[in-house]
Amino acid sequence: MKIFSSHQIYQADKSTIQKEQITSDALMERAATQLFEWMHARLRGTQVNIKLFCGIGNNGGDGLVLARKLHEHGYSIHVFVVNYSDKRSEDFLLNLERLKDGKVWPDFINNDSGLPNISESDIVVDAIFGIGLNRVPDDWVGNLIAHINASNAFTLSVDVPSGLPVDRSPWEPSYVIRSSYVLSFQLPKLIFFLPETGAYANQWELLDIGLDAEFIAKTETDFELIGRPEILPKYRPRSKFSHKGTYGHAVIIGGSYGKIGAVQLACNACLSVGCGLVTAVVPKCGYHSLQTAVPEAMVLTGSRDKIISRIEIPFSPTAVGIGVGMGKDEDTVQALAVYLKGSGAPMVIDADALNILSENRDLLKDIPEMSILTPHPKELERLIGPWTSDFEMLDKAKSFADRYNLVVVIKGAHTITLYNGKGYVNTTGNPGMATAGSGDVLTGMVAGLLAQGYPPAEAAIFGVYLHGLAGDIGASKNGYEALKASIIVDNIGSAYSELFRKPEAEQKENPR
Ligand SMILES: NC(=O)C1=CN([C@@H]2O[C@H](COP(=O)(O)OP(=O)(O)OC[C@H]3O[C@@H](n4cnc5c(N)ncnc54)[C@H](OP(=O)(O)O)[C@@H]3O)[C@@H](O)[C@H]2O)[C@@H](O)CC1
Ligand SMILES: [K+]
Repeated sequence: MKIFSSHQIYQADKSTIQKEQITSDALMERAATQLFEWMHARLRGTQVNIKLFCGIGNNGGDGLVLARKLHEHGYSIHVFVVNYSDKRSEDFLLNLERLKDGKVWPDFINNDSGLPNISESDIVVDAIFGIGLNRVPDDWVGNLIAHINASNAFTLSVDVPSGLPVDRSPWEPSYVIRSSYVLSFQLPKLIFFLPETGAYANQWELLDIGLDAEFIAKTETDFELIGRPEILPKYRPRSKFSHKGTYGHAVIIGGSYGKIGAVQLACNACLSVGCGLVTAVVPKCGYHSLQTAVPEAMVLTGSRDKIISRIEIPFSPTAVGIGVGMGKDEDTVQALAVYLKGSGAPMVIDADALNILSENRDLLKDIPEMSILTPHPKELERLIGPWTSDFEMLDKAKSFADRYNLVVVIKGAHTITLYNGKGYVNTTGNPGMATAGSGDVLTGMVAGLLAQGYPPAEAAIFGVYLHGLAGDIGASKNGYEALKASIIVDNIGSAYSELFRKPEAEQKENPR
């Protein structure tokens, strides 16, 4: 699903109005009807106090239409117009009149008004600012927002939490509504997925308001949300007349004394994702444990016992995963430097290999093009330097990926894969996956997909999705706390099955 910028949302709005030959207030009516139906389906006439805070633009207009409909259905409402500007939108004014026609008289809040009473048991509808916010709210508006937050009332935001700009980080965090729930119109907003801004919109849902489908389909966006519909076409089916050689030979390079488990996890993940053959390259101390723990894998060791000091592979691997548990010994740095120069295989670079690159920046130019880097935010910061906002982080990471022609996977609650100027935002995964070895599993999975011939960006996007899905299935059986990395590996098979599970309705109609 595409993630539009605010500019693109306005264009979609315009295109819909033109194509359907409707007025803009008809689209507002349609949008607010969806809001009303959502609330009505849940409240079913419950007599709770609903306090609607409406700005003077179209977000406020949505709030006014919602107020009218709630009133018509007998709900107990109180409407406040947050009068932050004289430039009221036409559709706001039109709906203000319609509301008054229905004998609802809003209270106007100005910069010299007191703060209204809000009790914890009220429902607040937040329709102060929508995607039109383009500067920091005035202090009195910000204070009203902070007052709403302090009330602890259930706060339902229309389209976006008020005070949260859609294309940058907030000017003043305390002037942003902390929504209990956001009902956003049709298209997901990037701010829902970034660590800095996602907290304001912990729970959200999209309401389909029938925006021009053709316009949406043809518009190129900088970001895309990756769900099942985007993943399924990327899957590469296995053919009946295949053999293990068909599915590649991956090499996992890593491990050091006390950290051989990382390689074990990566090898298991690599095999479970469908790779034909897997060889581990580890220091001598890892030989026996790996041969025992992963009998399917072959093991090569160098001359040193506790660290990797040379990487010599007597065949051409189809894909390489490098860095897990590897450490940063001076000899390991040398081994990596030599290996990077000589290797042409598609590569997943993780963990200590990333840290070595950050500390030896002259090696960056030797990374084979189209390699996949999988940093968590700290590793990313070491690579690209600090940032002051998530938006700046994305810009810097994109430039880095473009400069070296790489795929960069920024791990997090919503892992974002950057490639060729575009960001792919993952939707699977859960907090239980913030656990030791989870990243090693991802490295093994992506290397295994690369080895099977998935193009690098597809291997990254598909692998990240499947890893999250395996984690979700693992969490459904074990809970978040008990979810260990090996459980993620154990559920890779179920994750594949889940991908191809038919929706229930379809299953009933067509049981086979
Ligand atoms: N296609 C869709 O999805 C549909 C969208 N719809 C709805 O429209 C909403 C967008 O409405 P909107 O364009 O009128 O902007 P909104 O956010 O209400 O702000 C109002 C104005 O405030 C101003 N302003 C900005 N910052 C400010 C500040 N700090 N302090 C003071 N003033 C400030 C700024 O005007 P300016 O002063 O810059 O000229 C801005 O124009 C959208 O979120 C959704 O709810 C649906 O109705 C139908 C389908
Ligand atoms: K809002």
